[in-house]
Amino acid sequence: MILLDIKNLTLEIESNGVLVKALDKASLILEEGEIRALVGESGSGKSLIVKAISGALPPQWIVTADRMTWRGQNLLTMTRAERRKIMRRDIAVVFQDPVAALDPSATLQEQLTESIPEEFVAGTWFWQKRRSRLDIAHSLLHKVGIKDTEYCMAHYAHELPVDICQKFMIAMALVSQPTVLIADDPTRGMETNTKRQILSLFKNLNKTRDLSILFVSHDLVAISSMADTMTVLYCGQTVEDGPFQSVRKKPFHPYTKALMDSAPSFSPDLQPKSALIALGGTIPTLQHLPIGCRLGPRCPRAQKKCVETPVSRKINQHTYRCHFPMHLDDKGIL
Ligand SMILES: Nc1ncnc2c1ncn2[C@@H]1O[C@H](COP(=O)(O)OP(=O)(O)OP(=O)(O)O)[C@@H](O)[C@H]1O
Repeated sequence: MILLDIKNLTLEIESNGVLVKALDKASLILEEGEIRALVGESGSGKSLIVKAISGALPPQWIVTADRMTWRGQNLLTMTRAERRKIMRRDIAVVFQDPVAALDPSATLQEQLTESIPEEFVAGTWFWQKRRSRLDIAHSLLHKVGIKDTEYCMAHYAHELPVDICQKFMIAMALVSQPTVLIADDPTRGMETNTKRQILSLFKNLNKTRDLSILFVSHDLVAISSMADTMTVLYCGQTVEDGPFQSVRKKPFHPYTKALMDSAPSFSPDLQPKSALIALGGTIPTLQHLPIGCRLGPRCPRAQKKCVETPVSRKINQHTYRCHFPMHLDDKGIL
């Protein structure tokens, strides 16, 4: 069953007095039980998609889409209260900087126990409810792999290591037993061992709680260890989408290929100390967006036609937007 369905999401924001499309027809689907990776280099608009889903965009920004639904309900036309209810119960978000996302003036115990919804709390009297909240909090922290739960809860976020804070954020996200977890670059800046622990925690949650996960990252190695499907974003445009192995083995879009080539562990034939293959140039700023396919000026396969925006084409479950795809013949046949 499709949980989140976003088709041709466009986000216009004002920059230096002119409206620019920070997202230009971005599309994404999240199905029940899957882990979908949303990838793209820094500034490609991944966090904007997360904010658009969670309804956290400034009201003056113009959001349009052919479709933007949660379990078939239109997210764009629902009231703020309806939207908040979905974000409180069904969709939880974990952000990239756990220390900044937590309240610096409250202990982790205060923050976690207060976020537990009333309907999960047992007991009639306040001391019974207090005990119940504490039991739930300890159990949640155990589930995310925090061993010394007393110690963790007695401290403030800035007093604890970043991996404990990130696990704590995941526990906070699980408090309402959501159906979907959106993790916005949750392992950014973490060292390898800590990153592995967080990633295996996501995998376990996906398996044991059937939690659907939208994993936002530019870390392809992390993604390859867990993603079922993958959506590739470049400069606000969705360029490719499909089952992870299919996209990895035969990327149709030159940007996806360049992204894969830039990760050494994705290039088994790469000789030690040889240069990594990378696209020239950098992602354009919002004030200097190219027309048509936004990869155009950096693309090794670009031709005149690329000044027209390519339409989305699909082969099996694999979608791409490119006039000159790789691995396909002139008629777009594999
Ligand atoms: N509040 C804002 N005001 C103006 N422009 C913004 C704002 N937030 C994001 N942008 C711009 O939108 C574009 C996409 O930003 P976004 O943060 O979604 O990228 P990202 O892919 O999540 O990058 P990263 O991986 O570094 O987090 C960037 O050009 C960014 O400068």
